[in-house]
Amino acid sequence: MKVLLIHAKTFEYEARQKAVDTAEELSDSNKSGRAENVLVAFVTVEKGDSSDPEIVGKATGEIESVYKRVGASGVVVYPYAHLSENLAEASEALPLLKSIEEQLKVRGVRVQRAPFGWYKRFTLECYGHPLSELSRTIRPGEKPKH
Ligand SMILES: C[C@@H](O)[C@H](N)C(=O)N[C@H]1[C@@H](O)[C@H](n2cnc3c(N)ncnc32)O[C@@H]1CO
Repeated sequence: MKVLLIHAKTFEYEARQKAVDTAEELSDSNKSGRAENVLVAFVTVEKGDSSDPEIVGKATGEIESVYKRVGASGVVVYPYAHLSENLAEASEALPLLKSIEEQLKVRGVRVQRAPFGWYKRFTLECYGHPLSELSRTIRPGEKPKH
């Protein structure tokens, strides 16, 4: 799993067009989103990630740790198919993305999750402070790397 973490002053997205036939159904709560002082987690799920029962806990831990360090008011979990050439299929990727969203909520983080399988318009204003652009690699059986 590859995660790009951007601390954004403003972030706004809108689903535009289905990219895959496994695209998830849109609802009023996920077809568009907007947040301020938010940590955007662009997440690429890789083949085999689900073989590690700790993968969601590790990913959630990394996101929560940065969220606290930068003092963000919330997190956007943004499915993103561009950070690895070893892409997991939707059947593996979507459940993990939903679990990360749920785990963050359990930890008291205000979370939005952008819809899976859609081309999306987005605007993002990165704060530009030293911790505002980070990335993590989370692999089965390994400690998270950055
Ligand atoms: C396209 C670009 O503008 C948009 N932002 C996009 O990336 N859309 C991706 C993800 O939402 C999702 N998706 C598919 N496979 C994966 C995966 N392994 N991990 C995460 N998301 C995935 O399916 C879409 C098409 O690949």
